[in-house]
Amino acid sequence: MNLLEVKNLKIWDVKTGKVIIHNSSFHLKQGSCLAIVGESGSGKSLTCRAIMRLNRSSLHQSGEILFKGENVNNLSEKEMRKKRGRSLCMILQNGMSAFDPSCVIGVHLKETLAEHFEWNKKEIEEKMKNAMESVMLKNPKEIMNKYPHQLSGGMLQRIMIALTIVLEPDIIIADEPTTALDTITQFEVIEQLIKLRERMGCSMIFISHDLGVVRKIADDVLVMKDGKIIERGGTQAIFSEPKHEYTKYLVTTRLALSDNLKKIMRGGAKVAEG
Ligand SMILES: Nc1ncnc2c1ncn2[C@@H]1O[C@H](COP(=O)(O)OP(=O)(O)OP(=O)(O)O)[C@@H](O)[C@H]1O
Repeated sequence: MNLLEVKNLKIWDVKTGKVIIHNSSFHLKQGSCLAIVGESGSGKSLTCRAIMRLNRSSLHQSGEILFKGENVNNLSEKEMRKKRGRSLCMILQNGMSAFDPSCVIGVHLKETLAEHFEWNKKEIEEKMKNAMESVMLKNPKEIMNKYPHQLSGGMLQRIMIALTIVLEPDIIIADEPTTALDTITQFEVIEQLIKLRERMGCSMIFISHDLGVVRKIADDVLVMKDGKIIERGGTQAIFSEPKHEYTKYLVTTRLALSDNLKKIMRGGAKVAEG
C-alpha cells in the first residue's frame, strides 16, 4: 500500500515565476525507505518541505500530495499543524535550527508532545527519558535542562531522533540528517536511524549526498536533477545498473567518497581500540 502518493507536484517562485520543481510524481510504500539523491540545488529539500507544507509563502505548489489518500494540499494550516509531528515528522540537517534557542531542551520537547498527546508532565518526562536512553544519550535529565547551544550537533540530532521515537509518526522525513556532523558522529546517528526504522517499522524519506548510507538504508531511490526526477528504481538496481548518465556519474563519484569515509571510520576505530 502507498502511504504517500505525490502526483504532478510543481513548485514555483511567485516573485520571479521560475518553476523550481517540474511535475514530480512518486510514492512511498508503507514501511519502506525512499531515498532522494541529486546534486545541491536539484530540489530535494523543497520537495520534502512541500510534503510538510513548510516552504516559504513566496513558493507556491500545485498537484496532489496524498497522505493515506487525503490531499494535504487542501488542508487548512490548523489541520496541517496536527499532521506535522504526529503523522509526518521531519529530522532536519541542523539540530540547532530545529530547537528553540530561547528555552531549555526539555521545555521544547514537553511543548511539542503536549500539542499531540494528553500526557501529563510526568508521563512526558518518563517517555522522553526512555527514548533518550535508547539513542545512547546518557543523563537525559541533565540534557533536558540545557539550552541547544550547550549541546553538540550529534546530541541534538539524537534528541530529535528520540523525540521522533516518542511521536511515532507514520512518515519520517530525514533531510541530510548528518551533514552538519563530524565523521564518527555521522556514523553513530545513521546507526540510530536504522535502529529507529527497525523498531518502529515506519516509512521514511531520506535525503542524502552519501550514497554509501543510501545503499545501506533505502529500499528505493529517486534521482533528481534541476528540479526533475531523472531516474528511479529499487536501490539494488540503481547502484548496479544505473541507466541515466547522471546517475552513473553520481554512483561512481559518490560511492568513491563513501569508501573514503569507510577507510577513515576503520582508521578511527583502530585509534579508539589502540
Ligand atoms: N525560498 C526560495 N525561493 C526561491 N528559490 C529557492 C528557495 N529555496 C530554494 N530555492 C531554489 O530551489 C532550488 C532547489 O533547492 P533545494 O534546497 O530543494 O535543493 P537541494 O537539492 O535540497 O539542495 P541541497 O542538497 O544543497 O540541500 C535551488 O536552485 C534553490 O536555489
